[in-house]
Amino acid sequence: MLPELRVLYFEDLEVGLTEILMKEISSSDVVGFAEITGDRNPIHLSEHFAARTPFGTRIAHGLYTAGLISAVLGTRLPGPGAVYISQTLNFRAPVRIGDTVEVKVEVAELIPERRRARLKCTCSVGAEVVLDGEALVKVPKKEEADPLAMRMGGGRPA
Ligand SMILES: C/C=C/C(=O)SCCNC(=O)CCNC(=O)[C@H](O)C(C)(C)COP(=O)(O)OP(=O)(O)OC[C@H]1O[C@@H](n2cnc3c(N)ncnc32)[C@H](O)[C@@H]1OP(=O)(O)O
Repeated sequence: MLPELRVLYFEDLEVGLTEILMKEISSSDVVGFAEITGDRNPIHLSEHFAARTPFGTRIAHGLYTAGLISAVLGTRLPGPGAVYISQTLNFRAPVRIGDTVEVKVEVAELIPERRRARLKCTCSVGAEVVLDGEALVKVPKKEEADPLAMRMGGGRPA
């Protein structure tokens, strides 16, 4: 099930705030990612081909796993309205079909002058880190997101 959307404005953020998403990687996810991006590398799509690689079996596209970080940023922390500025990625180990990836995003630094948040991102399968990196996002302030509600006495949009 997809996580419920949650809006956090820049003022709601603090260093250490963390969100976790779990996702089991299915064959249809990988095939779907290949279709929408055009990346039909057989290491992702062909068991026959992948059997002859060091991984021995099909692996997920690295940017599909990275996309799960975007899902956390865009739906939960900070949530709707957050805009990606940059993302570093280190692919440390493969993700195989059937693996459950834990995606952890943690606020590492807040830059109030430019309403930027730097977030530490870690994807793991069991105890193994498969991907890590850092995201920089621009986060709306409450007054920008809903100026009318703010003038009427504050509070979040329904
Ligand atoms: C959760 C996921 C969401 C998404 O996936 S959203 C889709 C992906 N993201 C985007 O499409 C965003 C595209 N980029 C932009 O629209 C703009 O970019 C921003 C709104 C992110 C930033 O604009 P502003 O806040 O107005 O900053 P500035 O005043 O234009 O620039 C300030 C300094 O920052 C540098 N800069 C801006 N964006 C980037 C970037 N993405 N990467 C590297 N540097 C950037 C500029 O050059 C400049 O620098 P200097 O002060 O030296 O002139």
